[in-house]
Amino acid sequence: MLQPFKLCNLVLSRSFSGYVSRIRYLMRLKEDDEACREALKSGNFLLYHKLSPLLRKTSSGTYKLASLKTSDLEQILENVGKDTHFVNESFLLGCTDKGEPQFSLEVGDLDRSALEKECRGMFVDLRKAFFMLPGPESPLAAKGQALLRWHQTNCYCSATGQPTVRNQSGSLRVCHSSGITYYPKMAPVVIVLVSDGSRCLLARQAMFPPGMYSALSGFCDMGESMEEALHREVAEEVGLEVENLQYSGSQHWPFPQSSFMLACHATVNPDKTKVNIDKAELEDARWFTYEEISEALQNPPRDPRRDLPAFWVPPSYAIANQLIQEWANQQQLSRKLHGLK
Ligand SMILES: NC(=O)C1=CN([C@@H]2O[C@H](COP(=O)(O)OP(=O)(O)OC[C@H]3O[C@@H](n4cnc5c(N)ncnc54)[C@H](OP(=O)(O)O)[C@@H]3O)[C@@H](O)[C@H]2O)C=CC1
Ligand SMILES: [Mg+2]
Repeated sequence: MLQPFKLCNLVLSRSFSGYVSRIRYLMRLKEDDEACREALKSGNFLLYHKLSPLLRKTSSGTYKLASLKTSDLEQILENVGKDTHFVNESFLLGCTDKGEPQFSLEVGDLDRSALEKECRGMFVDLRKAFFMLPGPESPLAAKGQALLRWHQTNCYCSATGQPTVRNQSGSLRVCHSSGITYYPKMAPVVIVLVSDGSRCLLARQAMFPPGMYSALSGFCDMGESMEEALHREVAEEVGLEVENLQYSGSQHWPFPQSSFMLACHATVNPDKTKVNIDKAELEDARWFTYEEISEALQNPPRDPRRDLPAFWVPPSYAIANQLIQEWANQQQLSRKLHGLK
């Protein structure tokens, strides 16, 4: 049985009027093509080259997403020989705290190095960009890429084979032949950190970078609840029965297509912890002690391609990391209560 939600304090504590007016503004831009075209004139644009976002180095040597104003973007397009009307092919992402609309634009048909020079930035593969960007910018970079990919792969109606047409904001595509409206989709995925009370269970797929172990995860089947999917995935992948499901949070995940990650904690009976791995899905799954987890959390790899530790966990932008962090905090607390280090 699912425990009560840690309800979204985040949403409730937001400045009500500012938040609501931004959301209402975005609603209007999604529904009203003319208003959205107008908003493009005062927009902030994230550029993607073949789905890699444009990053800029700051004066302090860190990186951030490059956000271009409309006039700057038009100038850059002119300089690389592209019509400024190309700006209209952007997709609405959201708006800043100041109420400025944000858009993403795919510029993969243009010369990459000429653009990088003009923009004083560089296009970086999204997985790598996640290691470089400050935490709050990663979800925006992911959303921009996910929306572009969805439009690129939904140009035709699956019923008629006819082209679909986007609205100005990019919140939907319509097939005028069948009348079907397509909305951007995410596949629901459950992710669960299983604990036996003193250890947690992590697994790795053969395609993971060497040494990385993560929480168990899997796509929900049609018709399943989150709880059913979670019980099934753990049974399928490691042959265990879980109980005491506790919701932790959710996350949009852009790889390889858009997933909606629903993250939970769960426990198993400490007398029934023997794992029986589905080798078709997982390369390995094993129980890790608090000490091993603490060490991994304190020493994350700086670059996913080099100097990888023998054991490490997904980086902080992944919800798996949040689950592992929460488990470690809870272990630390219970150790303190029991007078252990
Ligand atoms: N943010 C985070 O912290 C984490 C995110 N994830 C993400 O969760 C997702 C699911 O994890 P994973 O453990 O691999 O899933 P599963 O355990 O369900 O295993 C993947 C299997 O599902 C199939 N599949 C692929 N796409 C879908 C779909 N849309 N619906 C149903 N089945 C599908 C694959 O088939 P095929 O053989 O054809 O590819 C593959 O056999 C992945 O996208 C992964 O990147 C995972 C862990 C951590
Ligand atoms: Mg899985």
